[in-house]
Amino acid sequence: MTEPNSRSADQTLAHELAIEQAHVDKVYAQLESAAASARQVEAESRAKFHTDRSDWVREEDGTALFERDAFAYQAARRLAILDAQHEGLVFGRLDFASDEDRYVGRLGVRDADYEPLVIDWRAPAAEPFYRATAQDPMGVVRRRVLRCRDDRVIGIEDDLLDPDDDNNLVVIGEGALMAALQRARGPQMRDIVATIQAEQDEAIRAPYQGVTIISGGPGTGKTVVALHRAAFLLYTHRRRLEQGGVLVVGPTDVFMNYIERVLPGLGEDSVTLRSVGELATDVLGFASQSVDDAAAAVLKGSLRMLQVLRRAVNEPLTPADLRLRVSVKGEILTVEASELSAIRRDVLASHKANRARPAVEKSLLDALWAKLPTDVAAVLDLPRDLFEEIVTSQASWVMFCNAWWPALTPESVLSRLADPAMLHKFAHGVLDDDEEATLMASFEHARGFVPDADNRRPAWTVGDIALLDELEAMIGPMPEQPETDPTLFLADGADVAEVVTLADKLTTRREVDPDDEGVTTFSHVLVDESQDITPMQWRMLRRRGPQASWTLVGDPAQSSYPNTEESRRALRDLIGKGQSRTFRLSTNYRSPAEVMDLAGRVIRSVLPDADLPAAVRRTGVQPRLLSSRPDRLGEQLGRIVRQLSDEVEGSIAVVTPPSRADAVRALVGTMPLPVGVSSRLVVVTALQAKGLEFDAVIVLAPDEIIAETPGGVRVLYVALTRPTQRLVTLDLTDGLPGAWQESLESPLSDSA
Ligand SMILES: Nc1ncnc2c1ncn2[C@@H]1O[C@H](COP(=O)(O)OP(=O)(O)OP(=O)(O)O)[C@@H](O)[C@H]1O
Repeated sequence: MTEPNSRSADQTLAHELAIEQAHVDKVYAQLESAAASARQVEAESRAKFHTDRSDWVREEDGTALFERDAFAYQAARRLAILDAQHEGLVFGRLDFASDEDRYVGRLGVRDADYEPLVIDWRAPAAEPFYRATAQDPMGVVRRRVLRCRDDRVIGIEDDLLDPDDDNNLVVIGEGALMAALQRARGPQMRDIVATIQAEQDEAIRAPYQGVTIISGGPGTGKTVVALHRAAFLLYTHRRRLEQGGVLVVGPTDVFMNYIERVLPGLGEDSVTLRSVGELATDVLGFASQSVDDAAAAVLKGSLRMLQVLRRAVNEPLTPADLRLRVSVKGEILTVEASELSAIRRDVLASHKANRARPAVEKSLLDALWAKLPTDVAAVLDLPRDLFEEIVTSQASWVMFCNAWWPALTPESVLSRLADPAMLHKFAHGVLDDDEEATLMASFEHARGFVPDADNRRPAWTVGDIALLDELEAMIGPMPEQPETDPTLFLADGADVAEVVTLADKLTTRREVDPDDEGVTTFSHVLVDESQDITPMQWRMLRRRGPQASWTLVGDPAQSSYPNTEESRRALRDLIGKGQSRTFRLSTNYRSPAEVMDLAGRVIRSVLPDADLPAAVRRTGVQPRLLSSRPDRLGEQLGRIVRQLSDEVEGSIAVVTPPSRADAVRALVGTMPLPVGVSSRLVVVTALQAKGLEFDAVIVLAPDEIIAETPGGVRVLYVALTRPTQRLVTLDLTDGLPGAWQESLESPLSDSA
């Protein structure tokens, strides 16, 4: 630290704080007056606009006023969005060798002469704040991070980029990054706008077009970088992206809640956040957060389901021997079951089921017309249009069409898979017996499903949502006015009451745009934890961004989906031949080296080439590996939580195998804990812990996490890499180490 000799360190700091405070005051004053003038201009032009609507010259006046003050107006708008909890509107200052200084902040502010007081962090002029290094200082001699509370500057951290510079710059603090990383974690993620690192900045500012892939191990900032990228893209391509929409997709609703404050903290409120289970709400009208067991989740994610679904759509709801019979002027005309099958095949080859009713009726009428003997037609002198009128006005025709070609919903089709005989037929040659049994068990909740007026529905899982969305795309939206004639058609004595009821009782009707089939699409889609997107989910995602550019963020070593080859293929399809670029983030900002070392050994035992990031700090405390008898779990867990609550200031998580989550929640609810600890304590399953972080983490029953989750060891790796300070593992193996600890013998060739 360099200090002018005549001043103490405290005086130097006070002096520098006063300088920065003066600038920050100026920014707030200017912003206030800009906001007031924006409000006034808006009110004035609105008044003009209202009093004389037909006067086009006046109207242009109004627009010009808006344009002139657009900057103030935008600044006022973004200020209103900025989260109240943000840590300072102005957070950085650059001093250049050329004597220029430049302030960087969450939004751009200009003074009355239009000179910049603060530059938006996303503007090209702010780039050196993140990119300048001692090797390539980009003309910068000092980078200063200002720490603010509301509008008060309370701290300064400096970075001298050119130690030989003779500007006698004062240098204060020991680095903003370390200060930021040491802070206790709360329930929600914060932005990192003041401390973005150079390799992260490159990924944030990468071009908009094509596919941008951001990879890196746990804690390297992939999520937070993706969110800053969303804000950057909106700033740089505002018109296109505000109109076309930006979608951020993450694994669970818990995760979406965790990240939801980051974008408002950056002054952006126009991004849509959705968990994978919420992606098809636009067409289905509902979402899911519940998950299947490992085996079912894998099956439902596989592209093999496409054929099973296609067969379920194509299978008629009526008995196989059903025939169509009508009487025309005393002639009985019959279309046989085999002919009906051919018609069904032909129509479905070129139409979606819910769109095909007119084509179906035309083909049936063609078939009936062809059955009319020519001599009879001649005698009757029956033109085609009159023939059609006679046929279509018969009750048996209407009943037949309603039964044979009812309007379908994705739910009614998918619940057919809950019928063992049906599933067996649809899965023939696609799934083996075990897979069929797995799928059967997972759909048991949907057996006998009939939509009712209360909109009760089966307990669909996140895996089912992609299947339902696929079905919606296959069958098309419900026709606007579906046939609702409840009359039953009894073919040759067969009772089809149930199926007709199923078709006719459908109550869920949505307004759909026939062009886009009700799907909400986006211009840019950012997918976090993209390694977990199953091939079926990729298809669901692509329907939300048929023309989109993409940012895909992930780490294969943390994947829950075991069929990595199928996933890779789905991703290759997405990228196609278009532009793509990859960024690798190499530093773990979350977990201490001691934790990363342990987690690294675990993952390398199954994935020798897992990308292990280097941890940026050490705590000097090794993870504690404990074991308990299952019947002493409550007692043991209580003791560990109490100890951790003394050791860390912020959040504590118990990460459990799925089967134990409810029991552990109940246990924790009755645990005697010191005041204030229960609000810092959460219980999450290993899958729910994806993407989250906590100051202290207790990983419960690691062997069970491996056994119960689709990704096995990779999911345990996720759990082990959640803490920012302390890690405790608790085996429930009667005081012995769990089997997972054998992996700790693995060499860690690439030190973490
Ligand atoms: N440049 C930075 N400055 C300050 N904190 C940072 C920086 N980069 C990352 N972090 C912090 O590191 C932690 C991990 O970031 P993040 O959750 O985005 O990582 P990730 O790569 O998505 O992790 P995972 O794959 O394990 O879910 C967060 O607390 C984040 O705020």
